[in-house]
Amino acid sequence: MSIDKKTIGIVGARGHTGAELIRLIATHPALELGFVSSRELDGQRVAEHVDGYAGELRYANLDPAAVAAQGADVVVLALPNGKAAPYVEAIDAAKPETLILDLSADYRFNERWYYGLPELTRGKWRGERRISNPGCYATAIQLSIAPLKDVLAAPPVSFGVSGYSGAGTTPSDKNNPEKLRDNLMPYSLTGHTHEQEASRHLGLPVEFMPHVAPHFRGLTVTTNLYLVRPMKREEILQRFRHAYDGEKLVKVVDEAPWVSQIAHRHHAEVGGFAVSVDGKRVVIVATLDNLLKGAATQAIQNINRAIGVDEYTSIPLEG
Ligand SMILES: NC(=O)C1=CN([C@@H]2O[C@H](COP(=O)(O)OP(=O)(O)OC[C@H]3O[C@@H](n4cnc5c(N)ncnc54)[C@H](OP(=O)(O)O)[C@@H]3O)[C@@H](O)[C@H]2O)C=CC1
Ligand SMILES: CC(=O)N[C@@H](CCC(=O)OP(=O)(O)O)C(=O)O
Repeated sequence: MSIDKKTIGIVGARGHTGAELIRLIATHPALELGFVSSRELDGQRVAEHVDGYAGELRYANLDPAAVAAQGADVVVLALPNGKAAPYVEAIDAAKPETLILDLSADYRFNERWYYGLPELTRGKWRGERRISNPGCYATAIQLSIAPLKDVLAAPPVSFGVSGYSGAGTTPSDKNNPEKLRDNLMPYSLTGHTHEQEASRHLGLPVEFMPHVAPHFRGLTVTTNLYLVRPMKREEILQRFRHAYDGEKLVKVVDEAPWVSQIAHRHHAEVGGFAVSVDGKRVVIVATLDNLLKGAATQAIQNINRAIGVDEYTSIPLEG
């Protein structure tokens, strides 16, 4: 029996996350890539830029009206922050039933959009056709804190270190390999969007200090949590094992995970669980590939659920 495929288009397909999405869609049994938009690569064959894609599709430079005119069933917006609204408005006007998934921060604070971090918000989806995909650090922060929300004595403090693919392709100090060589670059040390995002969706204040490092992909978030009562490591570990029991894309591990081992993999790892002598402080370490569980893989999880197929369709799973 052949599956009735949905057409999907990507706006901002030249970028790092766009390329990962193209790879995941190429092997998807229920999605067919209808268009990929890029101004810079207009007219060029996708197969020349993305390994893992062998079709004939070419990039096209599509403005919001042209994107809406494609009439795709699903549209992914993979644009820099602040650019999504004209595309959403054009699709709202032309074909409002379109499933729109936005990878940027633009709708993460909008009540009308479903915030899709499946392991934590799956139960809140009410059939929305507008999905906001979480930020990469914000995903790691929330996965590290959620199972201990009810026993926190103070705002958690998260120290983040990302590979420079997190800074996108628009040239800046944060994706300049020369400036990053032998370096660790702190930035947005208070008030980063992901600090606000994680605080809002966890429902408690989080303090976050991001840094960018010379590696290309993968991030580490190390979180310090003060507890209202002394807890044993085993009790904390049990909470995490219970919270993520059966989750295929969140692995609870004993040791603190290493970022070098998470690149190109689709899941997040949460581990460490170093408890202080008095039992009232625990440090938790999370890693994920910012382009996968931090972006494209999470987007595919959300799209799969919204089109009614198994959440993990086309996502390579490890044992
Ligand atoms: N990189 C990451 O780790 C993560 C990224 N995100 C979010 O996903 C989104 C995409 O990120 P990423 O792939 O890294 O970004 P990139 O900078 O790599 O790509 C941005 C894309 O947008 C297009 N673009 C840029 N400016 C405009 C514009 N003014 N109008 C139309 N198109 C434009 C570019 O193509 P062209 O210039 O050819 O048109 C390019 O395809 C961002 O919002 C980012 O915050 C979320 C989680 C993780
Ligand atoms: C290293 C680096 O610059 N990382 C990006 C975060 C990744 C990202 O793209 O997040 P949003 O989707 O919320 O924009 C940053 O700090 O802005």
